[in-house]
Formats: sequence, C-alpha cells, structure tokens
Amino acid sequence: MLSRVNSKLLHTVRRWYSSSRPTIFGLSSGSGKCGVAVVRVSGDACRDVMKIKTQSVTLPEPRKAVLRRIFHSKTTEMIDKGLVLWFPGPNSFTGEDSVEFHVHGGVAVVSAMYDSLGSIDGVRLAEPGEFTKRAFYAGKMDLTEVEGLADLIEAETEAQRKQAMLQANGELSKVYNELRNRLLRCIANIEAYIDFAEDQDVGDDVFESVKTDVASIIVDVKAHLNDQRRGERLRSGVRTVIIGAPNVGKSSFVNLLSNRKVSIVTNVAGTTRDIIESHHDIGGYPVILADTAGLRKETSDIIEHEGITRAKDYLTEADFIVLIVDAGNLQSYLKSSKKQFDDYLDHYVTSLGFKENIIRDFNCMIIINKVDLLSEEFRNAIDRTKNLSMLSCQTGEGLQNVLEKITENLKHLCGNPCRESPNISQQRYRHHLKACIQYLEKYYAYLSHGPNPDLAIATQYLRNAVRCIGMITGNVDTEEILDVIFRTFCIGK
Ligand SMILES: Nc1nc2c(ncn2[C@@H]2O[C@H](COP(=O)(O)OP(=O)(O)OP(=O)(O)O)[C@@H](O)[C@H]2O)c(=O)[nH]1
Repeated sequence: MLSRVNSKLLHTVRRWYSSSRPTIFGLSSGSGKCGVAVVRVSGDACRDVMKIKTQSVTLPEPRKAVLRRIFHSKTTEMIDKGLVLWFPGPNSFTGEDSVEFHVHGGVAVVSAMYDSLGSIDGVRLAEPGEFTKRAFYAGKMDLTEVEGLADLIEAETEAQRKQAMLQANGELSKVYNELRNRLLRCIANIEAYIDFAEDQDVGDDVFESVKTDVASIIVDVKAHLNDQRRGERLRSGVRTVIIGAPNVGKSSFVNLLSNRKVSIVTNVAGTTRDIIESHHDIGGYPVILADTAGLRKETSDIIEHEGITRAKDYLTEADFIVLIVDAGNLQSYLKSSKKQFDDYLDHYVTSLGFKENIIRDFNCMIIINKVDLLSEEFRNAIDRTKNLSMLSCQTGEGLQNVLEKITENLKHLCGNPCRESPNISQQRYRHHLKACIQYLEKYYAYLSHGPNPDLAIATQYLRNAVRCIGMITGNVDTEEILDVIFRTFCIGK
C-alpha cells in the first residue's frame, strides 16, 4: 500500500517534471582548451536541434557516431566538422531524446556552439547537474547512484574511484532497496493482520513473524552502520597528523612525500607554528597530511604555545597519527641510559606533553627519522617488529618501506571497496539509517510492552522507518534534498 502511494507520488512528480522542462545543453567534457569538446543536448527539441545543426533532414542511426558538418543555427555558417551521436529516448542517459556534438575543443568553437544552441527556441543552457537530475526523474538512477556518479567525477585516487564506481553502478542501492522491501513486507503483513485478523488465513503467527523480522532488520542495519566510517573516510580523505618534538624532521617528511617545499625546513627548533595541510595519494588512498608545530611540554613563547594547542586539537579529530622520532636523540638516550626502545618511547611521548600513551589510544605509526645519523649497531638494536619504520628524509633511505607501512594502515582505515559489502560513503546515509533504527526500536518496544497496542500506531513507526530509507535512495518526495545534491555537479553532467 505504502509502496503504491510512494511510487504514485514519485510518478506524478516525474510526470510534472518531464512536462515542464525545456531542452537543455551543456559542455560535458572539461572546460578550457582541449582536443575534443563534447556538447550534450537533451530534451524534446533534440530532433529539431539535430536537423538545424547538421542542415540535414535525416537523423543518423541511433548510438552510432557519424561525421557531420555542424552549422550555426542563426547565421547558418559552418562552425566545425565533428562527430554527432543521436540517442533517442528512453535509451539515453537522461531518458529523453539526446544528442552529442563532438567538436574541436577550442574556446571559440565551444562558444559558437553555445551561442548557436542558445538561440534555438525552447533550448537553454543546463543548470549544474541538470542532466543527472533528469536521469533521476526518468528513473534511470536513484540518489545513491547519483551521488556515486558525482564521487566518480571527483575521485582523485584509485580506491576512491573503486568505491564511487561501485556506488554509481547501484551496489549501495541494492542494499537499501532490499532493506526497504523487507520493511514493506512487514507493513503489508501487519496491514493484512489488521484487516483480516478474524479470518483463518491471517493469525497471530503473522504478527509474531513481523516482530522477528523487524528484530533481524535492526541487527542488519546496526551491522551495516558498524563500519568505523571507512567509506566516508575514503571519500573525504584520511586525516593524518604528523607529530613529534621540534626539529625531528616533520616538515622534511611532508616535503619528501610532496616532492616539493610545502613546509619551511630549518635547523631552528619551532619553525612550524600553524597546521599546514597537503593532499596526497598514498597507495591509491587519499590522505590529508597535516604538518604541525613541534610539541613540547612547556614553552614561554605565546605563538609556539598556540601552535602546540592547535596541533593537539587537530590530533583529537585525526584518523591516523604519524609520530616522528629523531634517531640521533634516540641513539644518545639508549647509549647513556642503557635502556630499551620502549623506555625511550614512553619518555619521548611524555616529553611531548601527553599523559596517556597516544600510541595505544590512536591509530598510530612511528617513524624513526634521520637514520643516516645512526651507527650500524644502533640500527640493528631498534626493534623492527613494531609498527615503526626507519627513514632518512635527507637521503630518502627507507621511504619505500614507510610508504608501504602507511598504505597498510590506510587499507585498514578505509577498507577495500568491494561488491559484497559496499561502504556507507556519506554522513547523510548514516543519519537516515540511525533514524530508521530508532523507528524500528520504537515499533518493537511499543508492541512488546503495551497491553492491547494500537496496531495503526505501531505500523506508523514502520512507515517512518521506510521513509528514512527512501530519503537515502530518493524513493520519496525529496525535493528539498535534491537541490543540495545536484548543485555539486558541473553544468554538463
Ligand atoms: N641528518 C638528517 N637531518 C634531517 C633529516 N630530516 C630533517 N633533517 C634536518 O632536521 C632539521 C629540522 O627539520 P624540520 O623538517 O624543519 O623539522 P620539524 O620537525 O618540522 O621542525 P619544527 O618545525 O621545529 O617542529 C633541518 O635542519 C633538517 O634539514 C634527516 O633525515 N637526516
């Protein structure tokens, strides 16, 4: 019943949308000079657009690229010679009649195409994301697929691409559609129980089986949510903070990874004062690396004090910590005290002003930098089995090993995007899933505790839970969230 109401509503919205829209055009390839620019047109006027632009009454075979001379619709002058593709609806990206003009990617060519298309009656420049919005309204994709597509366009690393590609291809939709269908079955059974309880066919066992189903849905949604935010981290980048005492080589490490001078490096302790963020692709994972002020317990310098406070604040928000140790200091300590590496680590962490052992409490990796200063004997003495790596930012020695260790940690933090268990990639999904659980738990509690519960009220909890899932996929009237989502797209998508 609920499913019918929702899909009827969606149908009406889609019909209204399709009847009220003009034909749109936009540059689907990147902006700026390029070899080939793809100008896409979508809407009812496409047949006429095609005929006007190619000055030909016959349309090419659908989905086959043909070479055509392309004319200005106003001046009838030839703009360029290029490939033309005709996609009659509904077998197109938007579900509408569509045309693609592949012209040379010069600024003047694209500008003439825009001028020409914009001068045809009923044709206008697309708004950001409007092509995709039309695909959504045509039922070609749901909201998770739309957002997956946006992420695919934005993806900067291999792991991000994989996650976005799976989502754009409906792997996350499958999870939520299945969940939604399970909930709809529960509602249908309860409604049948309400309407036909007197009949022999629908007895108390139906009512009990719905309770069992709801309990198992709660378990499944909780398991889905219990993912340590891997997908969101992968989508937005792993916030990695580099900490250590002044002068241990934090900035040198950032510069080595960046292959450029992101941070200032000097032999003056306390050179870095503020947080300096840089973006990296390490082993296919996106990393936001934060260089911080050198930490020490006490300082009378106000600016350094502020830098240390900022570094510590940042640390609490970080996904991953790289603690840098100065090999020279380590060697001196071990030589003079005859103590072990672990003792030095405790001593070091305390000298940075930490009460607890941050290495235990956070996802943390230790890098012993300046190993070029170490004697062979001390290199061997340091325990290599821990989550630590040896490095020289000066010579580059050990960099490969450091990168491998970081990648191992990133894999753990972001997971490996796969078909079997697609990640929750947006905070938005998490929010609606949590709300869904709340309604299901209310349903369960209401039926478990109250004498003679009102089933209509109980069913409303289930309806609200279904609506939460619909908010994720767009299977409800979600106009308010659509604008926010489609605004993130570029014009030609
Ligand atoms: N021998 C040697 N010197 C290094 C190495 N890495 C960095 N240094 C030197 O150590 C000094 C401090 O380096 P920075 O990168 O500025 O250290 P930092 O930890 O960012 O320093 P602060 O900004 O003061 O916290 C500079 O003189 C670097 O050239 C290394 O691997 N070997």
